[in-house]
Amino acid sequence: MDEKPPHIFFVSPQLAMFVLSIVPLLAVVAVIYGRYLRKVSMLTQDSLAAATQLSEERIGNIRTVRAFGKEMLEMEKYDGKVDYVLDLAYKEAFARAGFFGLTGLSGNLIVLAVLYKGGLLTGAAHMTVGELSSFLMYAFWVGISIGGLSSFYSELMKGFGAGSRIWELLDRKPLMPFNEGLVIPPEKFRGALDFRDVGFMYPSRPDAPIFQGLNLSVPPGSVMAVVGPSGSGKSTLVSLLLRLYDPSTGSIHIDDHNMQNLNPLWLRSKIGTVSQVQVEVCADSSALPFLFSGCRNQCWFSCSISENIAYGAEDPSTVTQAQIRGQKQRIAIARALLKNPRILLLDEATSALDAENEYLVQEALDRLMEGRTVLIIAHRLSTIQNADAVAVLDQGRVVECGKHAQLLQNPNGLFSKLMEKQSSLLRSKDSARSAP
Ligand SMILES: Nc1ncnc2c1ncn2[C@@H]1O[C@H](COP(=O)(O)OP(=O)(O)OP(=O)(O)O)[C@@H](O)[C@H]1O
Repeated sequence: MDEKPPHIFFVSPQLAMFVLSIVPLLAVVAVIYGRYLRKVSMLTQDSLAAATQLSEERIGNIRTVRAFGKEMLEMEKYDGKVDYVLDLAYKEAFARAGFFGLTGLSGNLIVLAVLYKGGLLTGAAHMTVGELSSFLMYAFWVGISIGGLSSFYSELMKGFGAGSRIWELLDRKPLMPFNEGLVIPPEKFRGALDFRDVGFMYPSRPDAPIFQGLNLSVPPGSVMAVVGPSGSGKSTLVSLLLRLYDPSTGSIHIDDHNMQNLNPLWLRSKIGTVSQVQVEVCADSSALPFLFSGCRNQCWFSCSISENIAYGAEDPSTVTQAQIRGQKQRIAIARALLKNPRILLLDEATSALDAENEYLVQEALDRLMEGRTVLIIAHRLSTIQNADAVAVLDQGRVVECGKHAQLLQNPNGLFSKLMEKQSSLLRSKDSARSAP
């Protein structure tokens, strides 16, 4: 027999309507609850992220925190952030408890109401005891389904709330392409650099322009030394050439091609960088204890190199940081040499190495620079003297540009002043060294 079981409405339409009258009310509550849970879940993710960011930053910079005696303040700040996350977790727990309590209560009320109303209907002979029993079974299953549905709905809303940040990130369009654009054929690639009326401000500080109408040409195969007061934007020039940022106005041309039309991945493969800041920062953090695993990981390459360099010594404990730094620098240069880039961006160290290491590093650098277009943030007088041209940066533009000797002819120029300042600094260092 292919007989379908009787529908809940066929058993007793009157009782079915009575039982299902609870559904619209539950639906309204579910919508309000769902919205609330979504909001709380989103807030929880945000505040958790803020707490993690705070702890990462402060632990990463524990030396600064310690140096300023701000441990208690930072701990209070972190406590505040974690307490807020806890508050949100309480709110979520209360909302869940309320919702599940309500759905559970409605299920039980439905069964009780069916027993009461069904008893009345049975007593008035409108319904048989068998019909009431089967109706109770149906009502029971409806109750269980509502329970399951509310639990699923609850998790779904929580997921929507937490996922909205991820979707926001997934939907973000990169400001610059990753691996698209023009590639200059190797036989045509010469490596000429040309900044044309470049204006730039960092996205995080749109009110502080770094460059305004900056013009600078570096012919292919020549060495351009860039000097300027601290904060004049020397490192920013390097960031722009690596296309970590795009100019806000004007353009940068490489062999007469606007850089924005070139494939950034290809371009970076043609640019070698030797940054001494990186080497020094890592040399410093290699002295940190193992406890700061994140910091050690960041500098894993340099740390393991420094350990390896020291390992070669007869007594590694006698190896000084200055010796390691001279060797590390040469490894960085060797790496750039193997890349064989057409364009080379160098950031010279401000701290002086000892004479022997300075000679070795300079020799390796000279070899590296041969036949390439070089932009060097120069601090050593020898580099400035040997460069084909020197560009002096100040107030967001190139204020002087020419050969070293040529620039020195203007005693009131910024270059002459910078050189005078540097030589008086060197003189005072020398006299401090020779003092008993
Ligand atoms: N990522 C960044 N976001 C916002 N501002 C920045 C950023 N990097 C640098 N700056 C600011 O841009 C200005 C120029 O910095 P830059 O490092 O290019 O100067 P610099 O001439 O290389 O300085 P120094 O000789 O001290 O290294 C500074 O005021 C600096 O605070």
